[in-house]
Amino acid sequence: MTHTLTRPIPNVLTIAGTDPTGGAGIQADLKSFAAHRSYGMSVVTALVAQNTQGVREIHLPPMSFLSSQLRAVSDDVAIDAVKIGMLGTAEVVETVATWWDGLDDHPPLVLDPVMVATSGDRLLVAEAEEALIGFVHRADLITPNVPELALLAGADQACTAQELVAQAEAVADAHSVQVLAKGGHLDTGEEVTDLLISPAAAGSRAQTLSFSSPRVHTRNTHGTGCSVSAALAALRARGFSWEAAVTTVKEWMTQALQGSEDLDVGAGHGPIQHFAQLWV
Ligand SMILES: Nc1ncnc2c1ncn2[C@@H]1O[C@H](COP(=O)(O)OP(=O)(O)O)[C@@H](O)[C@H]1O
Ligand SMILES: Cc1ncc(COP(=O)(O)O)c(N)n1
Repeated sequence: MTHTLTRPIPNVLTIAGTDPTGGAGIQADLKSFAAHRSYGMSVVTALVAQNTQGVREIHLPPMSFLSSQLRAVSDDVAIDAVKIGMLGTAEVVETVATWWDGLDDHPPLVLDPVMVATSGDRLLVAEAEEALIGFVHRADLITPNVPELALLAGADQACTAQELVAQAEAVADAHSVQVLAKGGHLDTGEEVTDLLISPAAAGSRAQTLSFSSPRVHTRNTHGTGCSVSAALAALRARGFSWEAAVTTVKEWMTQALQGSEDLDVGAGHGPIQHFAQLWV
């Protein structure tokens, strides 16, 4: 069944892991939802002892409790969009898939295929990669960064925008999903370019839209990917097209990265300032 929004303020759910320093995961997603005029809800897939410098420990809830959290939300609240972040293990992927497949109404789903944190620590065990790939067809939009896209495409990491497009087209077609290939990790000089690729329709090639913004010179990139995917889910719930949502989110992210210099959080990769545009 297709989803229709009937509320002035949409209900948006994140299913993700935590960051006690507030920069990534669930905590970042809730700030991002709020910054994009939506009501944020959260289901925790994993408790992560991490900070701006790295990941120390990961604790998974029992899968029955994860299901219970998911059902507690969907039994009571009409959900207008879902963002999925860190899934961690194949068991978690399967538990979320079972819940999702059992829903009567499927709201727009943004999947951020989280695999490795900015610090370089793994957030998805290697044995769960196949399970995550098997989940992708459920999403409307996926938001891989360069290494995540390479893994989904079964290829080496892209070094150029052309290679990124080729990989994103292959993944979009294989899973019938829109792909926002994020270019933050590509060496593209003073601009950062993200590419939105739609799967090929019958008889026509995949469509590619390019979104460039000025590169912000900062170390504070912890949680950028989480925040972008959450923002896209919120805007989609509000009725934006993917193209309009990506345009809006790129502009917001530039300000959030610039505004991060006003924060003083940790000694590693600090968080972004989600509310840079609201605090005048
Ligand atoms: N230094 C930067 N300046 C401006 N935008 C950036 C910068 N780094 C990342 N972004 C943007 O932030 C988002 C996250 O990008 P990326 O770093 O590629 O993903 P991830 O955080 O998942 O590794 C993308 O929309 C990207 O364009
Ligand atoms: C719980 C959780 N989820 C995702 C990330 C990735 O964050 P980044 O956007 O920095 O890659 C993270 N560090 N922690």
